This record gives sequence, C-alpha cells and structure tokens, in this order.
Amino acid sequence: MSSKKIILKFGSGILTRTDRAETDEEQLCKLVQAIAELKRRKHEVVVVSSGAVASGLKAMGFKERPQDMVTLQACAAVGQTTLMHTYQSFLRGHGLNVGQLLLTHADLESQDRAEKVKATLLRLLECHNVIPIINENDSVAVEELRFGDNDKLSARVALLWKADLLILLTSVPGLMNLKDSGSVDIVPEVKNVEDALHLAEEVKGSLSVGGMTSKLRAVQDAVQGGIPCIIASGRHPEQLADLVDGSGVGTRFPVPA
Ligand SMILES: Nc1ncnc2c1ncn2[C@@H]1O[C@H](COP(=O)(O)OP(=O)(O)O)[C@@H](O)[C@H]1O
Ligand SMILES: N[C@@H](CCC(=O)OP(=O)(O)O)C(=O)O
Repeated sequence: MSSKKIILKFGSGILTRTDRAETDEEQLCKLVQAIAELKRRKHEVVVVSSGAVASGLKAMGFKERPQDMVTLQACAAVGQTTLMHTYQSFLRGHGLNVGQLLLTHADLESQDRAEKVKATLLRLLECHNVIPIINENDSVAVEELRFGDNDKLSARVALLWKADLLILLTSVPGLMNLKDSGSVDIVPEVKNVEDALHLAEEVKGSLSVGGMTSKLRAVQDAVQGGIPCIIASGRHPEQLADLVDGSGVGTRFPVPA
C-alpha cells in the first residue's frame, strides 16, 4: 500500500445538522475517524474545511444563514473557533492535533506568500501527529462567502502541495444526472469536465455557498494540473479509505491522458 498525499475538502452541508443550523458533532466525529484511518494507512492528509459560518450561527442568534456580508464574516469569526475546537477534541482521541491555516486567494496568488504557506504546510506534515486544517480567512476575504471558493481553494492548495488526490466530500453521493426525469444515477467517471458542466443544477444546500458548478470548476483546475479528483458523499466517510484505494461510491475525475 503506497502512501499518498491526499486533500480532503469538507463542505458546510456535511458539517452541519440537517434539522438545525449548528455543527453536527456526530458527523465531525465520523469524519475525524476516517482521517485517523487514512493516517493509520500512512497517507499524508490535509483538510480544507468549510463550516465556519454555519458553526457560528447559533452563538450569533441566527436560525438560518444571514444575507449581509459583514454579518457572515462575524459568524465565521465565531464559528471558526467552535469548529476548530470540535476538530481538536475529536482528533485528540486519535492522538492527533490540528494545525489551522486561514488563507485568502491573494495569499496563493503572490508567489512569495504561496511559498511561505507551502513551507508551513510541509513543516506541519513533518509532525506526523498534526492534521493541517485550512479555511478561507473569512473576516478579511469575501470571495468564498460569495462564491463557495473553498472548492477552488482546495484545488489551489492541492496544486501547491502537488497532492496525489483531491476528494471533495459533500452532501450528495457524487455528480448525478438529474436531467433525465426519475434518474438519480451517479456518474461514475468524468473524463472531460467541460462536457459534464451542463449536469450541474442551480440547487445547493441552504448553508452552502458553492454548489456543483463550483466543484466542477475546481476539479477542472486540479485535473488540468495533474491531480485526480473524486466527488463523494461526506455523510459516508467510512468509505474514504476505499475511495483512496480505487473502490467506493462517488464520481472519479482522472487526469486527462
Ligand atoms: N448534477 C448534480 N449532481 C449532484 N448534486 C448537484 C447537481 N447539481 C446541483 N447539485 C447540488 O450540489 C449540492 C452540493 O453542493 P453544496 O451544497 O455547495 O455543498 P458543499 O457544502 O459540500 O460545498 C447538492 O446540494 C446538490 O443539490
Ligand atoms: N469559508 C466559508 C465556506 C464557504 C464555502 O465555500 O462553503 P461550501 O460551499 O459549503 O464549501 C465557511 O467556512 O463558512
């Protein structure tokens, strides 16, 4: 079994309870178990986690996602600490720790800053008991709160790190063909992302930002840069090791020949 460099992106929808707007601790516990299993199998793991806004809603007194940008940024400021505290408490049970990186797209556009981010990431990964967890620095950048750019951020970090695999875990089991009435078939493999874009519908989770188009665009960047991707359900993280090994349920995006 060869060690792989794996980026896992967790969307807000899988980190939040389905009945109310707060962090789903049971779900985070399962995701952390799956991370620990990948580490046990000697893979290197970097997480890009959304969920800061959703995790801050309750403390800020909201039942649903507010609309104005400054309030969203304030929710993210509160929620990010709650989220990291929850990750840390579950990771500790597996002898692991969190290394938090809050980034903006501007950080990765500047070569100098991107090199610094990479150096920090590599140093964190030298400590085999640390899981780097990345989110956009929402209190100083708004791209992500508008466009769901954690999908894109995960692809950019995958390219910077030269990851072997990017897995986008979301609230659906993969890219589905919803256009054919009655069909909910998961598309098992997409060889040309451009040809699959028409399958993405406008619909997305009530606490999410990006939707499927944002994921497909991020995947397109990653595969063009030589990194294969998978979109799969984050509600079944127990299949993560299988996904890495080439089985499991999801949509695979191989690197074009
Ligand atoms: N063709 C499609 N196949 C699967 N899901 C789709 C498709 N088109 C749109 N979606 C929507 O994409 C959503 C997943 O994206 P999003 O809600 O932004 O999740 P996340 O919080 O994980 O980023 C699902 O809620 C689903 O309704
Ligand atoms: N940085 C934001 C995430 C925005 C975002 O990309 O969300 P999603 O579409 O759920 O991946 C947050 O932590 O709430």
